[in-house]
Amino acid sequence: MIVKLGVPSKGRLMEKTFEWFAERGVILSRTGAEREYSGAVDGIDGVELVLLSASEIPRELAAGRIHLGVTGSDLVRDKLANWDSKVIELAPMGFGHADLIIAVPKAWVDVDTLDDLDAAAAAFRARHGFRLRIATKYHHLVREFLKANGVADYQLVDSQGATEGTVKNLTAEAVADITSTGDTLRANHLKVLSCDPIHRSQATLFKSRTAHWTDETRATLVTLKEMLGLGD
Ligand SMILES: Nc1ncnc2c1ncn2[C@@H]1O[C@H](COP(=O)(O)OP(=O)(O)OP(=O)(O)O)[C@@H](O)[C@H]1O
Ligand SMILES: O=P(O)(O)OC[C@H]1O[C@H](OP(=O)(O)OP(=O)(O)O)[C@H](O)[C@@H]1O
Repeated sequence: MIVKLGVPSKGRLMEKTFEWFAERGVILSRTGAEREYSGAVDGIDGVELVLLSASEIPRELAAGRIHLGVTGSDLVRDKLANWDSKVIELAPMGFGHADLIIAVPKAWVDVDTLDDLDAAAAAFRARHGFRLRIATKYHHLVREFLKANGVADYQLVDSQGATEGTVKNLTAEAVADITSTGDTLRANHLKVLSCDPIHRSQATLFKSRTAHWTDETRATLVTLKEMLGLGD
């Protein structure tokens, strides 16, 4: 049996993940043709690299199809109900930092807090006859957060990309999305509500609680954790 390690298949997350493992003696690489999603692992026996979309890694971990996986902590929390019953956080990796925040148009000078948003949402519904729309791909995290903070008069609209553009395009009044430099928000004339972020995300190494662990894969995991400097 082999330990299957799921890693983002492209972009910054893949490169930084490869660097993070290489600094610890585990050499991950993409093999084959440029667009072929196959990989190799050197420096340790019994580990197979599985290249996947970052947003699919939570589901693959929960289904037990991979033993270990690297993805953003935001994606695990949003995509898995009761995420900590399905996966264990082995290591925050110190890159891929981004905050999940709520932002409204800069021109809304009276809206700075969640209470203001709640009041604005009630006024919006009274005036327009439908609920204020918040565009996001983080449906679960945003719903839970707004419920916990007593904001009810809104509706979520799904946006799988270019979320900050939805306000200008008049398909939403507010957004809930991740930000790192803040450039995209500024460029789209949006401001972040003055409360703690819904979640502070970073790339994290997760272990599946549901994957099948044999004596052999458990022994490989012990060796791997030693190399990665992770205690028990
Ligand atoms: N600008 C950013 N700065 C830092 N981290 C980011 C940024 N944008 C996204 N992330 C993080 O990267 C992860 C998502 O990565 P990515 O967009 O590659 O995944 P994906 O949605 O699976 O992509 P695709 O579906 O196109 O393969 C999330 O955990 C997110 O928090
Ligand atoms: O604060 P910033 O540094 O500007 O980064 C934030 C942007 O990065 C992410 O988008 P991404 O580039 O992943 O594209 P997407 O819109 O297709 O999700 C996120 O959705 C924001 O749009």
